[in-house]
Amino acid sequence: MTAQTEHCVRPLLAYRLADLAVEALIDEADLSPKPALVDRRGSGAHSDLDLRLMHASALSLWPCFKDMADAAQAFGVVGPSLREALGRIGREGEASMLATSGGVNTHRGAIWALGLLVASRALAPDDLEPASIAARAGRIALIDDRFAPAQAPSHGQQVQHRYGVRGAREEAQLGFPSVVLHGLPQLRRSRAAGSGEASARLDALLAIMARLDDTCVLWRAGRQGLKTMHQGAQAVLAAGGSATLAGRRALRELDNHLRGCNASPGGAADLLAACLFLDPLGSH
Ligand SMILES: CC(C)(COP(=O)(O)OP(=O)(O)OC[C@H]1O[C@@H](n2cnc3c(N)ncnc32)[C@H](O[C@H]2O[C@H](COP(=O)(O)OP(=O)(O)OP(=O)(O)O)[C@@H](O)[C@H]2O)[C@@H]1O)[C@@H](O)C(=O)NCCC(=O)NCCS
Ligand SMILES: Nc1ncnc2[nH]cnc12
Repeated sequence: MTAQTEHCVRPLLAYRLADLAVEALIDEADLSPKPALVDRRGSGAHSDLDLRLMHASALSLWPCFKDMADAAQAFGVVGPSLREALGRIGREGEASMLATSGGVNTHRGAIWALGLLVASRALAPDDLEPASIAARAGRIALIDDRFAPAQAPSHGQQVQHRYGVRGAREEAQLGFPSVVLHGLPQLRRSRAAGSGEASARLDALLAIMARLDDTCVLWRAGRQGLKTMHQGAQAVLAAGGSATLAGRRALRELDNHLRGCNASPGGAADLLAACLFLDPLGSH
């Protein structure tokens, strides 16, 4: 590539990755019927969120993802300078998300997960292998951000401490096992079995929910809520998945049970968006 073509192609990649990240968030929000989450039917277990707000929040994050891709291309390697730039851009992204949503935490976990994955893809544009993109994102997440401001413990940190579980930080540091080992393989299995695209995506969400220590669920509904989510998601998949009649019945039950205990699997929703971002079929 000549210096001149490189000059033209590099910004295009950042634009494209930001488009893909926002598209993944909008596709996740639109996917229906998701248990206890915001979707086309309504607000799920949330009183302060709706689909319009999820879309507005997703769109507000485009500059954040683009800046993250630009930073990754500018630094060119995994290291503290890139990690600290991503931390700064991520905090600015959170501020614009909160300004758009009127203070509601719509996509904090998604900024983290998709931000790392966008940066990882920008570092190696020819690498389209989800596991290797996720592993490189994990290496970025392992680096300390010296400029992270001291803050009161987050919801995630509080329940991690209380229940001895892993949260969003560790999921990333381990190379997104929920996405690479569970969500994406289920997406492919369901497609191969002839399920429609929406059912395959719902099944991917359920495969994540069946195992994830979702700190949103723990914060809102404790250990019992998490157990309800794990068992209910497994039951839908065991019944044949969301494309079958029995699976749909089990999904409706799970939706009712999670709403009943005010549990929202927001962390699993973010990781579904990460699956859609990494999915080779979606990332044409
Ligand atoms: C490392 C950070 C992700 C911070 O993590 P931490 O756990 O300390 O902070 P939380 O504020 O709790 O946010 C974590 C969010 O991650 C999602 N999540 C939960 N469990 C998991 C999991 N096991 N794996 C992956 N992801 C997970 C989840 O996000 C979704 O839920 C949000 C709503 O949650 P909450 O605020 O609790 O809202 P409610 O339950 O509605 O609260 P109430 O109404 O009841 O009060 C929603 O936003 C979804 O996105 C967790 O919330 C990272 O954010 C960080 O360090 N950032 C600093 C800047 C930085 O370095 N950025 C780098 C950019 S690459
Ligand atoms: N669809 C959704 N509903 C509620 N919280 C979410 N966090 C991320 N996606 C979400």
